[in-house]
Amino acid sequence: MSMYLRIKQLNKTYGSRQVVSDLDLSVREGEVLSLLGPSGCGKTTILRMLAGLVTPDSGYIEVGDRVFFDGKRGLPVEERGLGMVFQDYALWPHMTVAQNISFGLRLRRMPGRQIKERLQTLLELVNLPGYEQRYPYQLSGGQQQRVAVARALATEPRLLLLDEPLSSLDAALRETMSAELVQLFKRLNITTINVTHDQNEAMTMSDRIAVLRDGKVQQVGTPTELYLQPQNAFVASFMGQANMLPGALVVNDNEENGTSGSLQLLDEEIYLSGQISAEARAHSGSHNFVCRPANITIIQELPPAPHQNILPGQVAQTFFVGGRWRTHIKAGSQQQYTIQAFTDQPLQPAQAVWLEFPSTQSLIVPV
Ligand SMILES: Nc1ncnc2c1ncn2[C@@H]1O[C@H](COP(=O)(O)OP(=O)(O)OP(=O)(O)O)[C@@H](O)[C@H]1O
Repeated sequence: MSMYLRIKQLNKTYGSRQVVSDLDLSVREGEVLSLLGPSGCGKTTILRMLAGLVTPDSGYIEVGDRVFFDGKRGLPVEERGLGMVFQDYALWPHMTVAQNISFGLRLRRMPGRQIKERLQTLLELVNLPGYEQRYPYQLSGGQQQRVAVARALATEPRLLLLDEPLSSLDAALRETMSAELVQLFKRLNITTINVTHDQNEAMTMSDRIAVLRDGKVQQVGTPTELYLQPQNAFVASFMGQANMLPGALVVNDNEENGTSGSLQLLDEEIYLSGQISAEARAHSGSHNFVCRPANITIIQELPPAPHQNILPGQVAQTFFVGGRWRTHIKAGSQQQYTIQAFTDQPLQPAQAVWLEFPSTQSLIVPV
């Protein structure tokens, strides 16, 4: 499928600090792509370069058949035809919902009757018919966000830029809103770039996610790809909870071309085996053994030898998390690792247990 948005070798520095490094990214028409990463990793800067609010140092941006930035010059913001919902781009408090949404249409001198029609369509799209005459202070946080989305969609942009649009909402509302928004974007087939530091939001909203760290893309993929096949420890820990055990990769001759490998735990005589990618195998630095809490089995009585992928431990703490207990276990000969796993029943603090890491659901990734 052809790509609608293409970013090539984009760079931006502030002073001596490289905020975005050699960014390559392609987005298909109608796709929702999230930029996910910790605070300061450059997400907003990328979005602002797309919007034309920040000039890149170098690189290339193309949207549809239009060049937004050619390495030197950029298309002015108003000619990019974008819809934007930014954190610091709130509704105008002195304007009604109708005035907020239709502002851009008035600027374009659309005839009044057409504006009215468009307004009704937009209010229906965001599920707010009948709210025309309200002022922002008379709306809930979620309703305000929906008005902001309607305002961004008013001029029928083909590319929508969202910068943490749901960050001011509480967790429950954020989940409903993100599900609603993604339905809407799919219905309109609008290409969307969404900036977030919230992994859950990125997972519910996105077709694909680009995980960023220090201005560099770590991995781009669907939520399931990133969760099941993270390329490194950073992506693994950023996409859902993950237990990480550091160690040294051991490659046996007969495994050299296989998909599984084993890792010798740091300061231990214990070897754990898991899935490993060819790139991870080629990595010469240190590795982590990764296993998600839900994939670990806690054994209360030591099964007969041989013990494969089993680590002894001692229960530290248990927390009831609704339906099951999240259990923290100190593991390793010095009990130096804290492992999280789930149990159906509460275990006793200080109780001896054994942790089993199924090798098909464990990974070995570069640190
Ligand atoms: N105008 C500016 N001048 C100097 N430094 C800047 C400027 N804008 C951003 N930065 C720096 O660039 C880095 C990346 O900022 P950016 O806002 O893109 O990060 P972010 O990933 O969006 O973070 P957050 O999630 O906190 O918004 C930060 O270290 C920030 O301090």
